[in-house]
Amino acid sequence: MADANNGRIEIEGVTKRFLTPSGDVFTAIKDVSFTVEPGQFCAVVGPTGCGKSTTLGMVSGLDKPSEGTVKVGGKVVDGITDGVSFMFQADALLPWKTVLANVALGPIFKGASKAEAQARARDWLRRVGLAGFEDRYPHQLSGGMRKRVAMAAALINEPKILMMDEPFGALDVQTKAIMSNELLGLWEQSRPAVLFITHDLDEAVALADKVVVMTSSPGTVKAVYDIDLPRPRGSVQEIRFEPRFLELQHQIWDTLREEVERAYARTAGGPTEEGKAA
Ligand SMILES: Nc1ncnc2c1ncn2[C@@H]1O[C@H](COP(=O)(O)OP(=O)(O)OP(=O)(O)O)[C@@H](O)[C@H]1O
Repeated sequence: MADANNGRIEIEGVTKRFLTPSGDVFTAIKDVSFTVEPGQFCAVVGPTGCGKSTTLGMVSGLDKPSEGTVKVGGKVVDGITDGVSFMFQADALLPWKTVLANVALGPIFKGASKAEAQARARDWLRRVGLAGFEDRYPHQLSGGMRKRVAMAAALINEPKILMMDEPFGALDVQTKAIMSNELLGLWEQSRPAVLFITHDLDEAVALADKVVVMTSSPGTVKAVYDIDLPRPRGSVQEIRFEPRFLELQHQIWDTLREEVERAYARTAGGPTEEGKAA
């Protein structure tokens, strides 16, 4: 089994095809290659349907490439990868368990005693600003608070790799900014490699060391940008006014805009033959 040991993610020449319900072969991503170095924060942006989640699914081991390889920690991914934590747009919290029990689940699965797991969960809930909410159930929390619980549940496992698929996508703008700042603060303490999928270019530039821009369907890597904004980044709201941020944002948007327009034209104009494999 691949393990996240050194935290490097290598995606090499990956193509993924799906069989559609009508029996056609659909190419979701084509010849995608990029690397996330240990400790690096990599954001992937691209228009809707370009294959961002498909790419993440193959790094996590939930799905397999049709061609090419995905390596984690130098080993080809061939199943669920050890040492990886996830955060998705939808909360992956168990509604029938308390906040404390939800966060303690990871250590319990890994063999910790209940007492030890709960002590660590309390510590993580304190770190994400939820001390005093241990006995609540997920439905008794706000959306932002549920995200904090999910973040504690992801980070308590001390992952070498953190995979995030639009984790703050459903939040209002202010809560999203607060959660992004908290994520950066916690990430800077333990520095897992992060693969962060988002539609939001500002979010990508504010958070990441590297931004991968994908083309509209079939998804390919259009460009990769190094984000040389200094760390610690501080507040994501304030960094947006820095001249270097604006420069990078404009440069990347120039590349991305064309793809977003193409994806929009395709969906607005109904399905096309593009994306179908020969
Ligand atoms: N299991 C599947 N069977 C058939 N087609 C699929 C399957 N999974 C994904 N696709 C198609 O592959 C393409 C890429 O999907 P994916 O969810 O990876 O895109 P995305 O970039 O994450 O999109 P969004 O930004 O809207 O979330 C889409 O056209 C989708 O319909």
